[in-house]
Amino acid sequence: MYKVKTLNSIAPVGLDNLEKTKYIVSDEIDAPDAVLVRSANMLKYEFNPELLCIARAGAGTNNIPVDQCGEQGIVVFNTPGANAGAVKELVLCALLLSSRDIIGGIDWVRTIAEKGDEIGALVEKGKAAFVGPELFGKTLGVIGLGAVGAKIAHDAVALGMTVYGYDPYLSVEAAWRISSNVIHAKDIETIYKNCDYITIHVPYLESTHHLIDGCAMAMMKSGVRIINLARAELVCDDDIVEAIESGKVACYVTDFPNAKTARSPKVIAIPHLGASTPESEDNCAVMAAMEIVDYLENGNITNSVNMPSAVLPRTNDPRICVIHKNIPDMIAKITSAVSSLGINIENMVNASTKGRMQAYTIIDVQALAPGLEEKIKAVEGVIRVRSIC
Ligand SMILES: NC(=O)C1=CN([C@@H]2O[C@H](COP(=O)(O)OP(=O)(O)OC[C@H]3O[C@@H](n4cnc5c(N)ncnc54)[C@H](O)[C@@H]3O)[C@@H](O)[C@H]2O)C=CC1
Ligand SMILES: O=C(O)C(=O)COP(=O)(O)O
Repeated sequence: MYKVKTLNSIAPVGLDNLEKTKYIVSDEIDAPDAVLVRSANMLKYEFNPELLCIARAGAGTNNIPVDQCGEQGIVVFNTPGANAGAVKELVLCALLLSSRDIIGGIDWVRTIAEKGDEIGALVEKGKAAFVGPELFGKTLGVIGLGAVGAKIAHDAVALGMTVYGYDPYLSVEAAWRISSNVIHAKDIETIYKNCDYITIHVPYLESTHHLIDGCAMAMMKSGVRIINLARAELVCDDDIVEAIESGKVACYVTDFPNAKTARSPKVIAIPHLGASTPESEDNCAVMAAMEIVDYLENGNITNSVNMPSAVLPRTNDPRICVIHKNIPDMIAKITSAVSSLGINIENMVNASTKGRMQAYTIIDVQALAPGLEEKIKAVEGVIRVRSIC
C-alpha cells in the first residue's frame, strides 16, 4: 500500500483517484510516500527518507523547499492553470472593488439600517461619498502573463480597458494564449508609467521579492490602484502603506493580509480566497492526485517544478526510475550498471531541463535482478533509484 499524507483539506473528488485498495490517505500518516498539500508551510518540514513526491494542489510552490527536495530526490508537482479561472474572477472583482467604493458604501448602509423610512432619502443624500471611476477606457498593466495573467488580460480587453502585459519569461505555449489586443510592454517601467490599474501574477521567488516597492511606486501615476492576488511578499508593505497615506496609491487589494496591511483603511484585504471555489478546489485536487498516482505507480513525471517531465508508456516490463545529477556521462554509467548484470534494456527515456540541477531517467528492463538498485545507486551523481514491477 502507498501512504499519502494530506497537510490541508483536499477535495474528495481528487482523493477518489487514490484507490482504497492501493492507497492509505490520512492527515496522520507517518513516513508517507507522498504528500498532498495546498498552502501549508513545509519550509521547515522534516522529510522522511521514504518520501517520493509532494503534490501542491494549486499554483504557488513557495511554501515548499523545492530546491532542497530536488537535492533529496523528492519530486514536487503543482497543478498549472487548475485554479486560474477562480483567481481571474476574483481579480475582476478586485478591480471593481478598488475603483467603486462598494465596500465603504455597504458598510455605511449598515450604519443607517435602523433609520426606517428615512433610509431611501439618506441613501440619495449620502451616496456621493462613495463615487469611484469606471474601468472602461482606463489602462491596466498585467505583470506575469501565465495561466492567471493571460485570462485577466483577455477579459480586461473585453471590459474596454487598454491592457499592457509584461512577462519576459513567457513560454511559447503561454504566448499563444495572449489576446493580440494586449500591448506588449518590453520593460516593467512601461507598466508603471502608463497604467491606472496594475495587477501582479508572478510566482514569489528571491528575484520577485518586493517587486513593487517605493521606487516602483514613484514611477506610477498618482492615484494608481494595485491588485496583488499572487503573494504578499511581492509588494513591500511599508512602502505601500506609505504610498496609500500620501495618496500616491488610491487603493491596494491583497489576497494575503498581514499585520501591516490589514489595518490600513485604503487596503482591501481578502482572506486568501483566490482559489477558493468548489470548481478550482476540485480541479486542483484531481490533477494533483493523478500526478501522484502516475509517479508512484509508473514513475512518470508531469508538471513538476523541480524535475523535468518524463513519460514512458507502461508495458509489462519492470521499470527502474533514476533521479540523478544533470551532468555529463550519467546515462552511459547508469546503462552500463544495468548491462553489467546481463540485463537487457527494453526501452528508456531520459529527460533534463537546461539550468535544472536534477535529471531523470526511466528504464524498462527485461527483468529486475538482485543488486541492480544498489549497483545504480553506487554510480556517482545518482540521487535516487526506485524499481517498479
Ligand atoms: N490567491 C490565490 O489563491 C492564488 C495565487 N496564485 C499566485 O499567482 C501566481 C501566478 O499564478 P499562475 O498564473 O497560475 O502561474 P503561471 O506559472 O502560469 O504564471 C506565472 C507567470 O509569471 C511570469 N514571471 C515570472 N517571473 C516574472 C517576472 N519577474 N516578471 C514578469 N513575469 C514573470 C512567468 O513567465 C509566468 O508566465 C502563483 O505563483 C501564485 O503565487 C495562483 C493561484 C491562486
Ligand atoms: O494556488 C495557489 O498558488 C494559491 O495561492 C491557492 O492557495 P490555496 O490552495 O487556496 O491554499
